Amino acid sequence: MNDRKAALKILLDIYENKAYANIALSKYFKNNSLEDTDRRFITQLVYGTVKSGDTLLWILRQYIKMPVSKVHPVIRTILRMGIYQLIYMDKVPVSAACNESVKLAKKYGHAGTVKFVNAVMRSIDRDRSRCDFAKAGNSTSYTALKYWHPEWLVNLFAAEFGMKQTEALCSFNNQDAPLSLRCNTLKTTAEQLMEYLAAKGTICERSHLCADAVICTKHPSLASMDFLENGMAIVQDESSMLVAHVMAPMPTDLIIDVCSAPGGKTTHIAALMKNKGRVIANDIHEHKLKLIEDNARRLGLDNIEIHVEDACNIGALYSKTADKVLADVPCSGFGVLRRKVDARWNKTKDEIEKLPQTQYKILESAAEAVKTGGIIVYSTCTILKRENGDVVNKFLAEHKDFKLESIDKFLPDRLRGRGDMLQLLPHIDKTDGFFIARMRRIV
Ligand SMILES: C[S@@+](CC[C@H](N)C(=O)[O-])C[C@H]1O[C@@H](n2cnc3c(N)ncnc32)[C@H](O)[C@@H]1O
Repeated sequence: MNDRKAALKILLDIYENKAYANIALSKYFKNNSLEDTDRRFITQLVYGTVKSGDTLLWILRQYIKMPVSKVHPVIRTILRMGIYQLIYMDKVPVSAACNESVKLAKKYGHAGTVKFVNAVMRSIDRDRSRCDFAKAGNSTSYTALKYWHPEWLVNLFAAEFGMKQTEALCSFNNQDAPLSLRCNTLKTTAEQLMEYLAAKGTICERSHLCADAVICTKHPSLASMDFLENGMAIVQDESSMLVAHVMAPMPTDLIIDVCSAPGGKTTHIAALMKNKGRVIANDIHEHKLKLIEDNARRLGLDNIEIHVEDACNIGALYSKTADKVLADVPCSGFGVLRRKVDARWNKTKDEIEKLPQTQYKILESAAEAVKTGGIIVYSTCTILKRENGDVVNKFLAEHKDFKLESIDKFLPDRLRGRGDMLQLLPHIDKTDGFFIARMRRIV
């Protein structure tokens, strides 16, 4: 199958079957053995088309009379892909973007749809002035179209960061994220992992944020390397690795991770405990527990016990027993939009409204499990104050038996002195957006 046909198949799985983009892509790659160049092209085309979402549909609307919803889903997807190549993929010649879209229409449509695809693609190429986003109206619509975000999200970011920063943030969200690996210090060192990766043709460097992290800017297919399977490393963003360091786990600790799947932070904590002590990895979703189990097995960890429970019950179950508790709560995930290409289009305003309440309930219950003198760490991969500082401040106001502690001593120099709670912002820190706060039970 040629690359564009493959991309079409994957995109239809995403649009029509509501598959997650990363899962649809991995499923295709698993079932089809491809050269690295083909994998890269397909990934770029699929991820780019998904990320630019409604902007492509807006462009399409400027060139057709019928409503976009009335275009047959396969033809609509061929056009989305075609427009993405035409407008955003500099390396794809115009002729290839147009001709290949027409070829796909011939394969999956009929004479009428072939003519339609040909006419739309050629007229976009001939008259680009119709795609001028300034025509869309106000500055929010313009920013949303230019930087491929839903308008409600641009409004939300603008209210929090102002429009200038929102543009920088949205632009950063469209960049490709490098592969970030956490070296499994129980099996190897970051230096040895770097040597291994370099020998496989990977371009990588040590992270500036975390000693265990290796950042790969270019790499062959992960399936062609065995370092994940043999437990030398795990895929995890460098900012997320800071959480386990802020927990400062000791080999004698009892630690509860109340929202732990797929186990990135749990396994990091367990490794920092040198595979000693006791880590209780809890999650509400039973089907996700296997992910924690697989990660722990690959990394050679046997100090982790896996439990399924609503985090809101953890306080009652383990009242004042844990040395440290991690509440890495479910969140809007707006710090990781560059990695989750479909997230910005799949989330709804309503669904994120209710998050702070849930997060507060989980934090309150998780804190109940901390023994006197013990620690609770609250973290999210989002950048909204209402899910981060506001939740922690409300908790501190209502629980005088907990005190916020500075986390500076656990952080690299460049992140120190920002106040007691750490908020990493993607467009400023050039990492995933992350929030971390550490509190101690004083009575
Ligand atoms: C941000 S993710 C955790 C990521 C994980 N800590 C890691 O580093 O790999 C949040 C997790 O919370 C779980 N979750 C959501 N609501 C929950 C609840 N009420 N109780 C326990 N877990 C919950 C989700 O299944 C999800 O796996």
